[in-house]
Amino acid sequence: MTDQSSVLSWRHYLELCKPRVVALIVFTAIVGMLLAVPGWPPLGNFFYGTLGIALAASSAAAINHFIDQIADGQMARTKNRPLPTGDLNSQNVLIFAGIIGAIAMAVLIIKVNVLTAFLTFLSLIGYAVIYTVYLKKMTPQNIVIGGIAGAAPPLLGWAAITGEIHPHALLLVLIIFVWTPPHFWALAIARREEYAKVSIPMLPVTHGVEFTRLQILLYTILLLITTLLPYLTGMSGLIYLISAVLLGLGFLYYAVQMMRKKDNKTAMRTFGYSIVYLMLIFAALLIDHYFPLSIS
Ligand code: HEM
Ligand SMILES: CC(C)=CCC/C(C)=C/CC/C(C)=C/COP(=O)(O)OP(=O)(O)O
Repeated sequence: MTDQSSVLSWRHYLELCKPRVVALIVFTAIVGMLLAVPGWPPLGNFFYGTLGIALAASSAAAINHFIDQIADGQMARTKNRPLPTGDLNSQNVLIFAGIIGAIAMAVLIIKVNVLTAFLTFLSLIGYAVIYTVYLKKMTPQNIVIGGIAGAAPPLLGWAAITGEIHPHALLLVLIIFVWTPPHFWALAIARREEYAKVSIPMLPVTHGVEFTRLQILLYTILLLITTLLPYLTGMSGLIYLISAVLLGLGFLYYAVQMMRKKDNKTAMRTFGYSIVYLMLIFAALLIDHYFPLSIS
């Protein structure tokens, strides 16, 4: 193999890992770790926990590429992925996913704790097998149920530091769980024809675009209410509350715009905002944790 082709092949393996999605997933896990204790968490658990969760999520993403390769090859958004293009073959992808998945489990079991390894394994199976193999092809509620796996990382992070399942960590999971439908359905509206072409029963395909827009609006309202819970339970303070309300109103603005302007551009803008939203609301949790606003 020439130097150039091996560099290119690394790019393909990186693409298998859905690096931008995994980056945000890992960020939410890190926030879970940092919120779990006052001050700084133990460095070993922090480092190996992050590594294990990142590798497990990457392994799940690679398995998703393997299972979905035929459908991916038929949709414009995904047809240039390394399996449909033939840049990587199925066997190598499976070996890669197996190796990084096994390293993830070993790191979590040996260097972190068994609870985190177990929950991470459940998330991996939840996304790579239960969502990708079954739910995605079976029901328009696919991403709602499958969203549990994508929402788990703050809990994984928290467990990596404390070895326990804390109600506050479950609140963070709930926020991502409620965020997932508006995040994904906004994109699914813009891409509905492609999903219909490959018979994947996403909500805009099975129940129409109008109904999906309404669901996005309702989930966005629910999200705004859910994000008040960290403040109301005393987990977070005013900086978080103000951020959550402003960011939530921003999301609501996009959801309302989608009810008014029925074009794909507005839907894709909402999708883009959903990503910025999640990043910022988790950043706000962090800022609030380390620099709480005290009003005397
Ligand atoms: C079942 C749950 C989820 C579904 C069905 C879903 C679906 C998608 C899809 C189809 C895309 C692709 C957009 C593209 O091709 O550019 C995407 C992008 C993205 N998702 Fe999600 N997502 C889910 C959960 C999550 C979670 C939990 C996170 C992070 C915490 C996340 C973060 C992102 C990010 C950062 C992108 C942009 C990636 C890029 O720019 O390439 N998603 N999502
Ligand atoms: C911690 C751990 C192991 C978590 C795994 C969770 C994980 C990697 C979630 C990713 C969510 C996601 C991008 C779903 C889209 O899949 P899709 O198949 O609907 O989208 P696609 O068409 O872009 O492939």
